[in-house]
Amino acid sequence: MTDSTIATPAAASGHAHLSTRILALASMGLMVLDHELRVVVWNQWLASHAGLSASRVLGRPLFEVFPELAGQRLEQLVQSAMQSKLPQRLSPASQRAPFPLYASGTWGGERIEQAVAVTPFTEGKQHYCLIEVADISITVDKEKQLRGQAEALRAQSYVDGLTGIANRRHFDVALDRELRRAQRNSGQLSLLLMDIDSFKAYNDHFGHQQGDACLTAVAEAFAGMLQRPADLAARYGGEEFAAVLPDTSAEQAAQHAEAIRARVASLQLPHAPAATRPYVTLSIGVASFHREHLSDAASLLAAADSCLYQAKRNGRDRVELHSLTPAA
Ligand SMILES: Nc1nc2c(ncn2[C@@H]2O[C@H](COP(=O)(O)OP(=O)(O)OP(=O)(O)O)[C@@H](O)[C@H]2O)c(=O)[nH]1
Repeated sequence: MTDSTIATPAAASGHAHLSTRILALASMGLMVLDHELRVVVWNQWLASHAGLSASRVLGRPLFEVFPELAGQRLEQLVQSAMQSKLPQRLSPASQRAPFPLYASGTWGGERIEQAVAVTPFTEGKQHYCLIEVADISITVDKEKQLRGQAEALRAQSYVDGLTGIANRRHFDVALDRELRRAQRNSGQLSLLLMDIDSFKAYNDHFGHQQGDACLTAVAEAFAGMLQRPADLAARYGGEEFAAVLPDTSAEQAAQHAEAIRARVASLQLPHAPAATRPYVTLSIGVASFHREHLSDAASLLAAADSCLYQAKRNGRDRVELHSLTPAA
């Protein structure tokens, strides 16, 4: 404890020594300004975190001690507290580190993040203002860490654990978002649903583990075919994949689908003897947004699914495009 940390009006009670001791022990910054904004109390915590002893600060106007604060939000708050006689707070969101305060012994490093409370009060006939400065660096760091973790979790919850492409949840969100956009704008949006042919036979022949490796290779090849940033390649479930293609007409989508089909076939991943082709292939159903007939996710998915089924029935390793004119 140092007596120089405090310059109080004459002690009013027999416990004045306690106040002095408390000021010296407090693990936060405590200062008092008089009505001319001169520093009349400057506690030990402030001395050690600002690198300014009480003897260099007491009796001087705060905004002369810290010229960088003049005209800033803190000065406005102090003035407003003194005038309105109402407490004020400087939110860390508006200014994270107003005072040049540093962890003890690290001046010149990064400033301590601060929460500042300004409380006006009257003692006798004199007006004063208490300024409390709390070090919230740890809380801010924890918040940053938690935000980072939340971000990572959110990202993970949108990624398929096996293949690394978007998962079904991500697909649902993207399809909804793009459907709303299509409703508002160009009205062009296509959907591809694709399924690895005879995949049960693949698993039965090569085993589930190699089945997983096959799914990953197909997902990588398929996702690599989508070039536009707004396109989304997703694992729809099991051995099914899906693509959301914004601003893409039915014809363009059919071309994309054909290119994807050809790309996967070109990998020449050996298939099981019981499969219809010697290599792993995809069947693909294509459906496109139509303002009157296919305007919501359920109908678009049902249309793409029925095309996929059609592709399977027509021999697999092919693309079928949804047509709005029913066959005669
Ligand atoms: N290895 C592996 N297999 C999966 C996974 N998800 C689904 N499958 C398998 O994929 C196979 C899908 O089989 P079916 O739905 O009968 O279809 P298919 O054999 O591909 O036949 P078609 O679709 O008619 O060409 C099943 O054997 C599932 O067990 C997975 O994550 N890993």
